[in-house]
Amino acid sequence: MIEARKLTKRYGDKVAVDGVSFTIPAGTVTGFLGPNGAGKSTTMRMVVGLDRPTSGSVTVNGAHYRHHRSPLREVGALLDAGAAHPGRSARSHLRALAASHRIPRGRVDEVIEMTGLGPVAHRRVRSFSLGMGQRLGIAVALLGDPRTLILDEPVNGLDPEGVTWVRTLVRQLAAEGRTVLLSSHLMSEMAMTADQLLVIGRGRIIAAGPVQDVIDSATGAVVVVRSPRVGELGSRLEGAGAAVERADDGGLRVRGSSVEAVGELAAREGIALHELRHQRASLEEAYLNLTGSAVEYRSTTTTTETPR
Ligand SMILES: Nc1ncnc2c1ncn2[C@@H]1O[C@H](COP(=O)(O)OP(=O)(O)OP(=O)(O)O)[C@@H](O)[C@H]1O
Repeated sequence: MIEARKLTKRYGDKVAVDGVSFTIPAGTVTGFLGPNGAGKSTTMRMVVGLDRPTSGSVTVNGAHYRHHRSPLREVGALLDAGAAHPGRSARSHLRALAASHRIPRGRVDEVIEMTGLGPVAHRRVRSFSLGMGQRLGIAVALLGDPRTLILDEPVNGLDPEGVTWVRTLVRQLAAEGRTVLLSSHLMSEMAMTADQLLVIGRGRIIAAGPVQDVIDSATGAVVVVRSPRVGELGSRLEGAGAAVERADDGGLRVRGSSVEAVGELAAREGIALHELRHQRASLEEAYLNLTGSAVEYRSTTTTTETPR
């Protein structure tokens, strides 16, 4: 479990993390989302004691990182995949880390196996591709068999097979009761991987909760309904306080109601329905709605502009 209370980090005048409080429970994968510069890496660095909070606090498994007697067994982190010495082989890098943290040598072979690094474990890190470097970073995070894992952009640079592997791995780690905090800019991947989300913008939490709840509250739940008596159904729904929009295909898009309420109203009125479903927005739409005003580094052209 990770608990942050009014966690704040300033760099000079810049407030990178601004009084955030959150709890990341064990047994879940929590996705950490936010635009570039929002404060994700800084928050993660404070969790593992690489940055000192200006004020507030953050604990892992009930204690501050620096107070844990065997920190690598409590929390494993992938924060900078390029952190290994370029002249060392992956295996010797892992062995050196294991020795300095009193982790048995056998664990090195286990994490090499788990991360698929076997065929390249003897090669110098200098010759590693981005994806191999990511796998080595994940192997380092797993070395102490920690109860909590913090992975900053673990799928960055991985091929589709690697992306699927990370998803399966983190799901398995959470199923074993571990705490997983994971950042990524790949929304579709995050939607498949995370149980819950923490969304940060300009150093502040702007949404938190189960993935579907965050999507619904950011986009508004929409019910799609089709009926041969669509006009009458629309007026009845409006009479019941819903906002109704006619879709291009002749159906209705209803906000401010639910699938159950629409179905029951139609039954009461004796109106036949040909379709009734909840239209789910994507995490990407929800994310863009949530962070629209929190983006610091925006390009000047957008793909949503209509050509004239
Ligand atoms: N060592 C530092 N000195 C000064 N400012 C810093 C330092 N580290 C981070 N910042 C600033 O703090 C803010 C938060 O940065 P951070 O790296 O935590 O964002 P992030 O959400 O991880 O972004 P990204 O998605 O681009 O990795 C940014 O404005 C950044 O420029």
